Amino acid sequence: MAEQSPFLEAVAISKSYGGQTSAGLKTTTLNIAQGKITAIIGESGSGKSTLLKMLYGLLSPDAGQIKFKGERVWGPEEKLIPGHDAMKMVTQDTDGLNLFAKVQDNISILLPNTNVADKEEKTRRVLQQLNITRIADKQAVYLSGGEKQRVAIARALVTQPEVLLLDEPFNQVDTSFREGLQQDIRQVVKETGLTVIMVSHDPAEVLSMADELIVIKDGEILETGSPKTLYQHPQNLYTARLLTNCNVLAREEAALCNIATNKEYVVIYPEWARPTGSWTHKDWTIKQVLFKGSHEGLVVEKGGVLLRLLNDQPDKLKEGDKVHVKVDRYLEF
Ligand SMILES: Nc1ncnc2c1ncn2[C@@H]1O[C@H](COP(=O)(O)OP(=O)(O)OP(=O)(O)O)[C@@H](O)[C@H]1O
Repeated sequence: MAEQSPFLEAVAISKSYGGQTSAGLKTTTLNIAQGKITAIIGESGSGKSTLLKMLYGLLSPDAGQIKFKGERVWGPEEKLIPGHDAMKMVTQDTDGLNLFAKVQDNISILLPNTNVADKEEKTRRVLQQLNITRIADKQAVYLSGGEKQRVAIARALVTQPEVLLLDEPFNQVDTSFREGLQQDIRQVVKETGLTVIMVSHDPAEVLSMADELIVIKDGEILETGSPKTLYQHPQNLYTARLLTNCNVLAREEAALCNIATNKEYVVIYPEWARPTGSWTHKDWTIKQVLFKGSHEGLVVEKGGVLLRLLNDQPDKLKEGDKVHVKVDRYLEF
């Protein structure tokens, strides 16, 4: 039996801007899994958007090829309307909306008039999927930022693309709205088999939304894996820092936590260490107690070293208290 082509792949692609060898993307090969959410994460300027634009065909690689189901994805100079027809991209920018048209018309206008019943049905379905049926008759000018973002995604999905590319589209949206939208997109992926590739700066977002992460540093893929694997067992300090606000201690600072290492750094996630007030040897001082709702954030200090911890038994400790700190787990780099 003939081997099936990968769904979407980058084969040894690279891109440099204006002859600068440092900016852009170094030689990269990767596969994007069909029907999954893949998140590209990395520091600002690491090359995330460059990769996303090349996957979509908005930017041509200097070398190598992007292939969608075995066929080369054409670059912007080769197509009248840049971007692969089976893909749609949504950014923070919702400028494509006609502010004076109703939400449903903003969506249905993207479908051909050849089959009116089909057009209505597809519009109805996408309004439902994005939870915006109740604002279908509202003029876009009256929408909140979050609603506009939902409409932008509905517009991208109504033509039933196989791939949805999201370049930080939730940035302008507040946290509660954001979580709802993330859940709805996950549901669409589950129901329709849509493939999503997203770029995000928000660790909580990529951890809860993505099936697969691609970590980019200085234009190179550093590591890939599931959110759980990369969170629990990152191979690089860079990855740990992207995914969590962790404590990074130099070797001599780690010794203060009774950790002996021959590596350069020790990383302790806040949830991996806890105060134990009952111990006799209380050598850490609580510097700050931060109310976080269901739990408390603590900042403790010893010998000039500060550690951030999570305390799931709030209201027991106060600033100035002495505690013993028990470190359950740490990583070495
Ligand atoms: N059109 C361009 N001309 C010149 N340099 C560019 C261009 N686009 C991007 N770059 C440079 O290429 C590098 C990667 O940019 P890219 O936008 O892909 O990074 P990013 O990881 O998406 O960053 P951010 O998170 O800040 O959006 C950066 O150094 C950027 O300044």
